[in-house]
Amino acid sequence: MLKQIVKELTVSSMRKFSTSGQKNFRVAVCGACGGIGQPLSLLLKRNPLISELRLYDISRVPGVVADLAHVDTKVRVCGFMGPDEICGALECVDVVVISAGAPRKPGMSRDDLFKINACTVKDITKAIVAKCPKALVAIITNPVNTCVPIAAEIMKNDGVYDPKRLFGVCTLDIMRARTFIGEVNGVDPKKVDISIIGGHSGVTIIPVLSQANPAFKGDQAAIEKMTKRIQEAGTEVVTAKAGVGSATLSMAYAAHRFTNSLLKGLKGEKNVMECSYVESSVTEASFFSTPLVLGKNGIDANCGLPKLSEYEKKLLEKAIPEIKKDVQKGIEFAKK
Ligand SMILES: NC(=O)c1ccc[n+]([C@@H]2O[C@H](COP(=O)([O-])OP(=O)(O)OC[C@H]3O[C@@H](n4cnc5c(N)ncnc54)[C@H](O)[C@@H]3O)[C@@H](O)[C@H]2O)c1
Ligand SMILES: O=C(O)C[C@H](O)C(=O)O
Repeated sequence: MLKQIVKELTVSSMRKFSTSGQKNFRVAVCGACGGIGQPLSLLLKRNPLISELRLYDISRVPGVVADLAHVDTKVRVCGFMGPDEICGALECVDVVVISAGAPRKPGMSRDDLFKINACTVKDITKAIVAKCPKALVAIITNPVNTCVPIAAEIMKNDGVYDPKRLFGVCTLDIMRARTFIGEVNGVDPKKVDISIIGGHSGVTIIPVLSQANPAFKGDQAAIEKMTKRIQEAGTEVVTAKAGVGSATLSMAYAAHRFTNSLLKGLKGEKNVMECSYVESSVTEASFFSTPLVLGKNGIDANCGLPKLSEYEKKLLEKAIPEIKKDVQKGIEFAKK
């Protein structure tokens, strides 16, 4: 019955908004009815680069689709619920955003989510391999440091892996850094330019404060305090939410920014840059986040490591063994 409703909404909305002739993109959100998925889907529904938005989840899809379909934009909204429908959700899409999976509770590390979320990422990646092997894939699900290598390994096993097309989303770390630096420096966060390198958990998050523009105002003690705040910002939200999840609204906003950058790259816009956790030969860790130039095939260029201060070099030394461990865990899981 629910599946019937989803299909009917899909077909009726397809009839309503024909976008033939328009060179816009199909985007799928996996985990679309969750805390991140819903606000992210709302933002994507308003994105003029998108022609069709496919919402996939294991529950609540009809309600979310019915709700979102009433937003007066041309983006078609189609719903798909449960494993039987995942292939329909992913058929011929240009970009897949994965936010499916459990969030942290107070006291948990991101790595504690591995047991629950690794299988989810594995199953979704298998469907991507089957239905949209050329799509750009953006993984939000934690632990990002491990989930991205899992997806890479599964794609490799099936002979469709293109390292230029697989991304771990770390944009929230950048957004937080811009916000916190904006507060300290007394400037509009939008005017703050900062790179964050490494990964997306604790000490693997390395804000390159030495190269922030405008320059970060503060002595070494302030730099260390700010670094720690950025590294622990996710936990700040988990603690404040007191057991009912982690960052959702700010993450949806960040994921929309990242998806929009992928779409701008696909569209051929020049100088589109984002930091993202991708396969990398920049350091000893085989996955690593650095600033990237995005283009029609995903990554156009990896800009490598920014200039680092002595303090940041020490942070890097600490982060690399952690990332290598996280990557190895993903590879071993995918091989099982
Ligand atoms: N990368 C980041 O910066 C970042 C930031 C915040 C949260 N996260 C992570 O994003 C994930 C989602 O967080 P949330 O707050 O939206 O969680 P949530 O529990 O609110 O939503 C998750 C959604 O995934 C769905 N889901 C579960 N298994 C699925 C499957 N096999 N196929 C399809 N859908 C499935 C659930 O039904 C639910 O709707 C978590 O792992 C969280 O840790 C990452
Ligand atoms: O902290 C979390 O568990 C969610 C996310 O990774 C975040 O940085 O907010």
